[in-house]
Amino acid sequence: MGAGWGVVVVAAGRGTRMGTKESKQYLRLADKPILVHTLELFQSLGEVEEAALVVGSADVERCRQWVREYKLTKVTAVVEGGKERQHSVHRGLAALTTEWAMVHDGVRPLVTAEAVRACCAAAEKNGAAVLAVPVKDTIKQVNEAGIIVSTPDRRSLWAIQTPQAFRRVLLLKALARAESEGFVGTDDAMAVERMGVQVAVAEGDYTNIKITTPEDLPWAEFLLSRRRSEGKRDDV
Ligand SMILES: Nc1ccn([C@@H]2O[C@H](COP(=O)(O)OP(=O)(O)OP(=O)(O)O)[C@@H](O)[C@H]2O)c(=O)n1
Ligand SMILES: C[C@](O)(CO)[C@H](O)COP(=O)(O)O
Repeated sequence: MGAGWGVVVVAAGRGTRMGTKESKQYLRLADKPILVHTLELFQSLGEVEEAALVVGSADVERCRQWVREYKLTKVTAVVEGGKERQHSVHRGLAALTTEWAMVHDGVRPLVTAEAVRACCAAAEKNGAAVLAVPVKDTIKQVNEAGIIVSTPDRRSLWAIQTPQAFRRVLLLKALARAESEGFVGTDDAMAVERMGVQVAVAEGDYTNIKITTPEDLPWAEFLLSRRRSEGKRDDV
């Protein structure tokens, strides 16, 4: 991974599946908000020059305050998100100036420097790359009546994570086209894939969880305390 990277950290979701009054990115994980853990990892990477933080309109001011309080000097913009994740990504990307850009979920606080670097190195080689892990379960496609219709070969199935890394102009072009055509994807690579551009997969690790539902919180607490006891990630 060379220099010249920017990162969009998206944190403008409502966290409906978590079901808490406070949106999940603002809940505390050990001693800090989940979102701060995430931002601190990118702050600690020498290759990252700037970060755009995307949050809900009501949260812009408190996030600007955290940027100052936690000395997140690489956060150059705190911008309002959009209706869907993809719209939030687009707004954040427009605030960056770097040649290369990653997109990362604010609610994946346990991503490691090693995984980020693997993803970015794959993007520098291929133009676009995502972090992912091979699925461990057998996956079935099931119809609306609850009946199995197929069992895809597990060897070709990967669970997709973030960061997702791209030459910044490529992702900007892909998002602009997706929006003009009314397409909304659940990750960033989808917009690029539909332009016929190849996206590489870099193998990550299973601890880069997305905090989505209540049972993810104690798991994240455990993973963080294990890392700290091993002397890793004292930035978090
Ligand atoms: N309009 C949106 C929707 C999501 N996100 C962000 O995208 C990441 C991944 O989304 P997800 O886990 O689905 O978060 P939520 O949309 O908040 O959760 P839910 O779907 O349960 O409401 C989160 O960091 C979330 O804040 C965003 O920036 N803007
Ligand atoms: C981008 C992503 O993290 C890949 O797993 C994910 O798709 C975003 O959130 P959601 O759970 O699909 O809404």
